[in-house]
Amino acid sequence: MPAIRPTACLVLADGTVFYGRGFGATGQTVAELCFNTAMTGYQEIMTDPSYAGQIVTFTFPHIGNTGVTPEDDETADPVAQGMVVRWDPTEPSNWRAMGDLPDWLARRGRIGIGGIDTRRLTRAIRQQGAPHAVLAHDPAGAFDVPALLAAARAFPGLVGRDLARDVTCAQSYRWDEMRWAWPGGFERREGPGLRVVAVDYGAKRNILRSLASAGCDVTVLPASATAEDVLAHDPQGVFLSNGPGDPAATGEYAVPMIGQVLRDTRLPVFGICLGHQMLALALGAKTVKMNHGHHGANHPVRDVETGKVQITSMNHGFTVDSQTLPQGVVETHVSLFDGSNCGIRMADRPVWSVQHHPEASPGPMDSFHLFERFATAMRDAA
Ligand SMILES: NC(=O)CC[C@H](N)C(=O)O
Repeated sequence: MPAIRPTACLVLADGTVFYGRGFGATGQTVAELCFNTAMTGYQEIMTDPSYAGQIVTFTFPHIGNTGVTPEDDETADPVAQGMVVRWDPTEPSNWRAMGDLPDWLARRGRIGIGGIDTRRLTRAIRQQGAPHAVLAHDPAGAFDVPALLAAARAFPGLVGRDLARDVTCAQSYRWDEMRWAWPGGFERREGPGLRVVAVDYGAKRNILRSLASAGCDVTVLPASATAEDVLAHDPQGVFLSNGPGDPAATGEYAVPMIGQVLRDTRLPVFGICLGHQMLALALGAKTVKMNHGHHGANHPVRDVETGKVQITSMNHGFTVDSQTLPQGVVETHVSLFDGSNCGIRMADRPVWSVQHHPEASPGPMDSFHLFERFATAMRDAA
């Protein structure tokens, strides 16, 4: 019997090599390697712009079994660099499936590898701290491992990288689609709403939908928007989106904009994930790279002010150092996994942000009330 040749391999910068079966696009990609523990939502994860520059290892073994549907894309573009899974994707079995994962990945030019011992790999990621890695897929199984290792070692990493400029929108646009609801699907918001400018550092669609569902009339602006651009829309509130890369690097142009909005107006401001980190920077705090970050859909977060615990969706590799929060900025949420900061607010103004993802997609909806809180703050300020 001929030996089964591997058709894909994953080479970590420390020299560890994992062989498996390739699916999706062929070729090779280099990125930071992380793991996500969510049991559902692989399509939303792969299309979350915050994953630019990262390859995602899925710790849940059944990936691909519900296929793909355009409704679940968080953005039109391919974003995560590649995916690593335990079992090869099977034929999709779900009434919503419009296609299968390998074809969908191939169309987006993204590589998948199956047949990997994802427990061993996840331990390696935890021990090494989000390693740099190359993922290669070649149906002929010809791999030049020393060259792949050199490419992994040459990867500059995400520290100091502004990737928002790669994934933000080219031009401003209006958004009126609301969250998916049974039985109508995605309905459009009608009538006048609260005027919100959402700055797109790599926004997930479900964030924009959640704002619309909370009654907001949303105008999305590119990441490079200045305070003048933002205020030209006469907003009642400003939203700062999630996004990829290092908040300190993106903050080089975003933080002056946020600082000026805070200085020149009393508008409510709400930020999520990268938006949270950049609001913290604008208020004078610091951000740091985490060892392997938080990526999953069941992370417990305590609301310090109510004592309530919310189960949240998470996807971040940097964090706000709560020791650096200046006076007048209150820590509102903490991770019950490691005590890291998950939310802040200005003590005397409706300006706040969270590290986790209240829009879920995928994940639990426990924190959706934060969108409603933003809407209430805008109504109160009117
Ligand atoms: N989801 C996000 O917005 C991620 C923020 C940032 N890029 C981080 O990794 O921490």
